[in-house]
Amino acid sequence: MAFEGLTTRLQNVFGKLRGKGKLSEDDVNEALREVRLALLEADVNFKVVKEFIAKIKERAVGQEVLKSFTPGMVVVEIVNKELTELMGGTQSKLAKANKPPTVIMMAGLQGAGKTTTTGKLAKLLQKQNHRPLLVACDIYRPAAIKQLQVLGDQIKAPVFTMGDQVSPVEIAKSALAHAKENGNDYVLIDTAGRLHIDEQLMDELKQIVAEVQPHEILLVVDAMTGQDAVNVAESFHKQLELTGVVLSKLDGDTRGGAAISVKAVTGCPIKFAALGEKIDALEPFHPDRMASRILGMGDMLTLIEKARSSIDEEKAKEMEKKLRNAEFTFEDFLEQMEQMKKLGPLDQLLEMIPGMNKMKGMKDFKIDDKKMARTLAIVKSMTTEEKRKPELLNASRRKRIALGSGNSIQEVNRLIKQFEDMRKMMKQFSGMMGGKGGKGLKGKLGKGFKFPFG
Ligand SMILES: Nc1nc2c(ncn2[C@@H]2O[C@H](COP(=O)(O)OP(=O)(O)OP(=O)(O)O)[C@@H](O)[C@H]2O)c(=O)[nH]1
Repeated sequence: MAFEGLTTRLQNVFGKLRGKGKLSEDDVNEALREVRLALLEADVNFKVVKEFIAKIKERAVGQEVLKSFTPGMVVVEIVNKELTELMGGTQSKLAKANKPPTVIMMAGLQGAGKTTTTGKLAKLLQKQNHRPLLVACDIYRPAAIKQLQVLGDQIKAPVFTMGDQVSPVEIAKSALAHAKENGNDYVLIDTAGRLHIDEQLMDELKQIVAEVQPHEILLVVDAMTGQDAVNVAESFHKQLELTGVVLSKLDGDTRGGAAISVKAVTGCPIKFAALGEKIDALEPFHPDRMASRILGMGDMLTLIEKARSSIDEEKAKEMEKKLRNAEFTFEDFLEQMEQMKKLGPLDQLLEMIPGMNKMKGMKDFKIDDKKMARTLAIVKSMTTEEKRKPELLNASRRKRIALGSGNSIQEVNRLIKQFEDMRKMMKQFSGMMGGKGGKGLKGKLGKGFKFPFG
């Protein structure tokens, strides 16, 4: 998949960050030096890299590393946010004509994937119950008209052609009339590609624009060409005022640079990304999803988000102390259960932590959400004293609790056993978290990471 090189490099950078308290300038500088190299290697425009790094630095230095976080997590979060912004922030949707049809002109250099993308876009629109008309305005490449017709047949979309003896402007104009008559609500104009940007090509495109006033002018650029794609986009944008860019061949061996720099350099949003040759391999471009894909840390980001929204720092500190002193009680257990409920299913959460699912004993430590309510009923039937001192729970007390909570004694016994196991497990966790570096969880998450609920 694309971005692999970039992803690996970034992950290495963030894994190296250490320390607690506030992020120091030295730490941040060191990490950012690597991020900078990773981005340059991925063929991101150097000016974009420079500004990006400056922004991250401004955000990161002095940031508090909260108890449940590692420095790496803090930086990942900032980088992710800025990367999303860099690529346009929010998803840019296609413009829509007040009065149909919506006219979309497709432009691009030869071989960029323009004709293929036109077919893919038509397919995407069909899926949304639209009735696109494909228009063959590339009269210079003999096979271009045929190629569009084949694509049209494949998706059962009408293709408007007037052969190769009529001017593209004339064809576009007639196509519009045809669409109005036939109830096509989108008109996709496939224009001619050239090997290089030349005046003649631009003039022709400008004439089509003047004649049919497209609502969208989309430029298809080949993501594999990296900065060249960005330069092409810049030249086209200057002449044609593009409304959006489509990145093709993002599935290939791209280094990702184009996806990152296009918006920053041209000011023009990426609206779609093509990820393969197949007709349905076109997706709306989501800057946030792309950012987390580039970082390769989607799960980690979800975890950070959840931790941010539901973990009470003070409580986490208190719990940690109790765990260390083996003072964890059923009262705390209840409280932790409440916290967990806010976070979502426990096993799902554990799966998000790298290395966690591979840990010994983890398989037996699954909590069934449905059983949770019964478990809570047992704990709630205990007296305050029993909750605080589980060792008081002798046979007669267990019997009373079973009756009070509507469970069998076996179930009460099982829970108490589970509780003891959990206590042991959590002690183990806290040992691992504070222990020496390099192994398992700690190696993955960094020194400062604390298990969110223990
Ligand atoms: N892997 C991959 N290949 C693609 C993608 N999009 C297009 N291609 C391939 O790129 C080649 C060129 O695509 P075309 O659509 O013919 O290119 P074009 O820009 O229309 O070319 P001209 O009509 O000559 O201007 C074809 O072999 C496509 O199958 C993509 O997203 N991924």
